[in-house]
Amino acid sequence: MRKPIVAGNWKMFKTKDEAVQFVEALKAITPSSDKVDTVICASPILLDAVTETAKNSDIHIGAQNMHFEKEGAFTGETSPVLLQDFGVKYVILGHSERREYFYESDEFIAKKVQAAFDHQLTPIVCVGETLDEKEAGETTQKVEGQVQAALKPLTEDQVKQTIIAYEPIWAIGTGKTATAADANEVCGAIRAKIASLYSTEVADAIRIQYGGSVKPDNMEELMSQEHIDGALVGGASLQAESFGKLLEAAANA
Ligand SMILES: O=C[C@H](O)COP(=O)(O)O
Repeated sequence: MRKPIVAGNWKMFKTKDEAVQFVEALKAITPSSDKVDTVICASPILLDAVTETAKNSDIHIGAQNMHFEKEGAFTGETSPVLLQDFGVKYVILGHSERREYFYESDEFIAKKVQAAFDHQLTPIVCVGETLDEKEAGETTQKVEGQVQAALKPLTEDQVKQTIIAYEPIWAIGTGKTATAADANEVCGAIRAKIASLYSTEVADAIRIQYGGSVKPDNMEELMSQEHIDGALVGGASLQAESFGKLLEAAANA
């Protein structure tokens, strides 16, 4: 039985005061970490405030990106060393917005995935197809390729600990959700690919989230699917109340 994991990706939203108020409010309604892993992924400049506010709670803090180098002349970047130093536990890597707007390649993302493990950070690796790729019947091929490339540097034990987030790009922030059955089919294909690359044991252990217009009214159905182990949430993670409902649905799944 895989424990669900629900991560909020705040993207480039929230001031420091708003972030602290959110975490204070969420602390009061976060389900026990026995039932669900709760993660908030904030902008790097908010990480100090949110890790401090989330101390002694069941909320884990994540970053939305990082560089793979420990330090160096990389203006504007955030190192894994710094994330670790701030008490960050998770890092989203390869989000489609990073792949599209910042030209991140599969190879570049794989280096970050390895660097995450080198610094005791759990990577949440995003994969997903565009609408054109979906319509051309290329979804499985696309996500399997992204998964294989991202996991390539890892040991089997590290693969087991990795979180994969399947996020069809056409469903992100659009209000269009993949049907629960379609999302489950793609997550199942990802799991089958991992079984073929590693073993059934690894495939059974790895947690796969769905992301793309997840809301309190579709969460229960998504969580009832065999291969969906949680969600990566954008818009509905911005209010503690709606995010709390998603956590509750995951905890009761
Ligand atoms: O990382 C989260 C995803 O991009 C989903 O965003 P959304 O829930 O606003 O569609």
